Amino acid sequence: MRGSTMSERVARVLVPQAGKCLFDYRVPDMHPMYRGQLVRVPLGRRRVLGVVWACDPEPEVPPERLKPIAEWWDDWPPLDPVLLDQIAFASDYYLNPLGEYLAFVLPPALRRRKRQVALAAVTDGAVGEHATGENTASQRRSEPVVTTPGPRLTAAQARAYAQLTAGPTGFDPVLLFGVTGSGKTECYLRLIAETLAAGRQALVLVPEIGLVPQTTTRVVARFPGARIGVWHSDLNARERQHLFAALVQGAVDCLIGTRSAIFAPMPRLGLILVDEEHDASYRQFEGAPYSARDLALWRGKAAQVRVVLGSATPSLERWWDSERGRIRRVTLAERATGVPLPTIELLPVTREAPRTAGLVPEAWEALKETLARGEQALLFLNRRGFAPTLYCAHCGWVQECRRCSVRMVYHRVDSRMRCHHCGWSIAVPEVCPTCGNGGLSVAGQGTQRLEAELHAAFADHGVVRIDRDACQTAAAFAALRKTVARADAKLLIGTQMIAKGHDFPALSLVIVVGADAGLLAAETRATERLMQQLLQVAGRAGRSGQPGRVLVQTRYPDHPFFQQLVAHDYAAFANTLLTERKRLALPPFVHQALLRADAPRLEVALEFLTSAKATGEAMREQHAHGHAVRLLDVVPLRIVRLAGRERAQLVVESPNRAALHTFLRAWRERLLQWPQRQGLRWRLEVDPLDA
Ligand SMILES: Nc1ncnc2c1ncn2[C@@H]1O[C@H](COP(=O)(O)OP(=O)(O)OP(=O)(O)O)[C@@H](O)[C@H]1O
Ligand SMILES: [Zn+2]
Repeated sequence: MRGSTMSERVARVLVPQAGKCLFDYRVPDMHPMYRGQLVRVPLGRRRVLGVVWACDPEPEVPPERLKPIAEWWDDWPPLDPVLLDQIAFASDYYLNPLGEYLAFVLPPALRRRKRQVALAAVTDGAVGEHATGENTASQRRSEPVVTTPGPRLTAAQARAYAQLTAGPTGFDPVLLFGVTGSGKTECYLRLIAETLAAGRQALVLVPEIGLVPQTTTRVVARFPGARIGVWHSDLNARERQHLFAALVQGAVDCLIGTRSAIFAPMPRLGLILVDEEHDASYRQFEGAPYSARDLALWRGKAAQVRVVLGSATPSLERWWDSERGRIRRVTLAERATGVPLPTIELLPVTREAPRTAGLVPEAWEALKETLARGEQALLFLNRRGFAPTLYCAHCGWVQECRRCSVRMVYHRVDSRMRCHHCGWSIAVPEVCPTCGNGGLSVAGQGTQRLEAELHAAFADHGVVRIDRDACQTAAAFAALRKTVARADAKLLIGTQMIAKGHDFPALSLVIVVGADAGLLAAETRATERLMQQLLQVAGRAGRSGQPGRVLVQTRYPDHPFFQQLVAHDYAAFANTLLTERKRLALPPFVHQALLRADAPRLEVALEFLTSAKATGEAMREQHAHGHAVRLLDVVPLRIVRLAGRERAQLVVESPNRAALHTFLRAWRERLLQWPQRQGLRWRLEVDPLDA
């Protein structure tokens, strides 16, 4: 302790807000004070909930001029130190204010409530939405967790499980590379069992809210009576607050959640599982940016626990880490049910080929046969709406978004044109606004059109469409998923929403209606994403019973990409891609950051970026490791206008992560000091996905 008398103690408190978020307060005589303690403090005219970030820091003003802490939440345990360090790390790494990461931790409702009320709420036993009826007030459970027996592990699973647990104690990052349907979940359940038996907590991350129920059901069935928490964006205020209170007290044995669950207090953390680790949903770009998958690795290291990243199609970054021995790789090469992986066949599509509802005759026949056998079929089309283009055949006018440089999509369900980028919508125009022609035409195919066309032929089989328009809430999705799992609906039409992670036993045929757009896209990660998507959707077929069949319609059947797809050879694909990335010095062989700017007019954004680049170049010269950093050209984004703002960017990269970060920090400080320009906004993005 610094300072001469007890009465001069100071607490530096972190509050959950953007901008300045650390403030000093006077601490009364002899009051016990710990890092991580919850406190309510006066801030302007408000009183806000925060955490003690540092005890007795060098105060910026004399302690006697500081305000006292308003309310001590002494009956609450402090937040766990690893979580506090994680907040500090995220803020430092993603170059974003600390307080915004604390906002992920503290439920908004709790910030407004009195501490007694809030804590009392915990003792009624609900944890998230899956109340197990247990009293959650006790930290550690006194009784051991009951585990119901699971299926006997297959030989491959047993081998994988032995490898998974053979690593060192403490931090042990493992990539579980298991083909779709290989029974990775069974391995997770065994790992969770072990963790719970040791009296520790397991954190299970899934990429999407839609996957939470399936995972939760399996965990609850395996560990009846265990305190299972569920964390996602659809929890109501009360549920979030209960869950948080339970978590702070260590009264949750296993937490299942989407990406922000990585910010859950887990004082007895013993295991982190990241399912479908390649999934882009683990990244957040809006607001405070982070990658839940990368933070999972960071937290695992800080907490000294095992981290298992599971996927049939790992991200190239993690694949590369496993290739060079940075993380261990455990492989599951066969399906757990003994059914072979589905065969993938390519169906060439030409402009002239006859098609029914967008399907070539072979696909149409296969669909008919599958449904006639009473099995399920899934048509994968990653484009929602009815048709992506509305145009005038007379003058060539095309309906574009007024605010974005993209076409609007025709939605027949409610007869509107929608922008899939900014959400703006208008009624479908009856005549062409330029030439007055009355018969506007549509081109292209979206899920609604496919649904309408197939409904005519297969209405008796139950046709369901599963995309963001059809299920706007988690509950709506859960209900649809149940219908599908029970096989009440036989013909499914879906976007990537249905492609990943789900286990639908009756599904035997998958038709990829169109995937070529992804192959031609310009983004670095487009092919990687497409392969992941196609192998994932293919993986839904034939998971039990008969082997599945996957038909992929494409204009480019000879493309090497499709050859690797047909062979189910993700390892070969990943290695080919790595060789190419290495040659082109692209991630993971270089670390990148992005300076993005937008303004009502493109010139303003370009001008800002050009001077930022000049400043950066000059700083590079002065900098010790500056030579390791490279600033690329200032370029407008492919979709220049978004929601009325025009956008451009500048990539900064380096093979050396530390050099890049040192540069970014200094550069950012300089940019922050620049005068505000009219209507300009900018942000630095570390590890961008689509540079
Ligand atoms: N040891 C086992 N014996 C029998 N069936 C098993 C076994 N392990 C898993 N299964 C079954 O195999 C199917 C696929 O398992 P699971 O859903 O865990 O696969 P996965 O590897 O997670 O697949 P994906 O990557 O596609 O999500 C499930 O229906 C599951 O019940
Ligand atoms: Zn728009």
